[in-house]
Amino acid sequence: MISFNQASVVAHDGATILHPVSLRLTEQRISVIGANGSGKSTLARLINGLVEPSSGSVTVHTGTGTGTDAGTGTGLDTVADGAAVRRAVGFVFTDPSAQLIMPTVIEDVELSLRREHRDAGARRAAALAALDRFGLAGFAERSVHALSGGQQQLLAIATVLATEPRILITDEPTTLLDLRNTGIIGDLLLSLPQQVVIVTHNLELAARADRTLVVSDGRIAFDGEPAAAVAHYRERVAAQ
Ligand SMILES: Nc1ncnc2c1ncn2[C@@H]1O[C@H](COP(=O)(O)OP(=O)(O)OP(=O)(O)O)[C@@H](O)[C@H]1O
Repeated sequence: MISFNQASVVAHDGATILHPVSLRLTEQRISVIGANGSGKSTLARLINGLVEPSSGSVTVHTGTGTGTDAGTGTGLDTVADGAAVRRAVGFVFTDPSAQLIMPTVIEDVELSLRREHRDAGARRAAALAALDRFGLAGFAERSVHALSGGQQQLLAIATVLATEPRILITDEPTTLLDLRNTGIIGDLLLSLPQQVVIVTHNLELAARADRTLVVSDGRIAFDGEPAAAVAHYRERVAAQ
């Protein structure tokens, strides 16, 4: 579960990027839609502490009983428990090249597993298993740059999921993908056991979530059933 408690984000120049928002996100699959620059990425980045709230707080409830969550049931605070939150909440960026930095595919997965597996042999075995799960084991020794866009996005998701986060946040995961890979990545994200937050301009994908937030001018303009949220967003755009 993810809680926004009157969380706001104000830029250095004093401009409000996100007005105070309170939300309890308990559904397994949440989509976030809205215009360019409306504040979707900022909302998503608050969840794993990539952006810190200027006021209020954001907490994630992992059920693991660590950090401030221990005994209190109040959840991990994205600022006070930053390290634990980043372990619990995986983040996949739009552009896989932003997070795939090692020479080969397997080395990228191994890098993300460095905390989980100190032993090199165990780390390699776990990395291979993670690649295998996504049909990428055959690419293990390849350069990341020799993968297609869809394969790179799959790999980016695989490297994050290898660490078994409790929550996965994806910021426009299908933007760079063709129709087929959009379908593959969408099906994958929607079938994960984790709680998943998908920021997307793909309204078909957004409509397959359990709950959809429409962000507009730094506020939640609609929060509810996905088909109704998409209709609300379309009406909003048509009215402009
Ligand atoms: N660090 C920052 N300092 C100043 N302004 C910022 C900062 N980060 C984001 N903004 C501004 O806040 C607004 C919201 O940005 P955000 O990236 O959250 O939008 P978005 O809805 O994800 O947009 P897109 O769909 O284009 O990715 C934009 O106007 C952006 O320029």
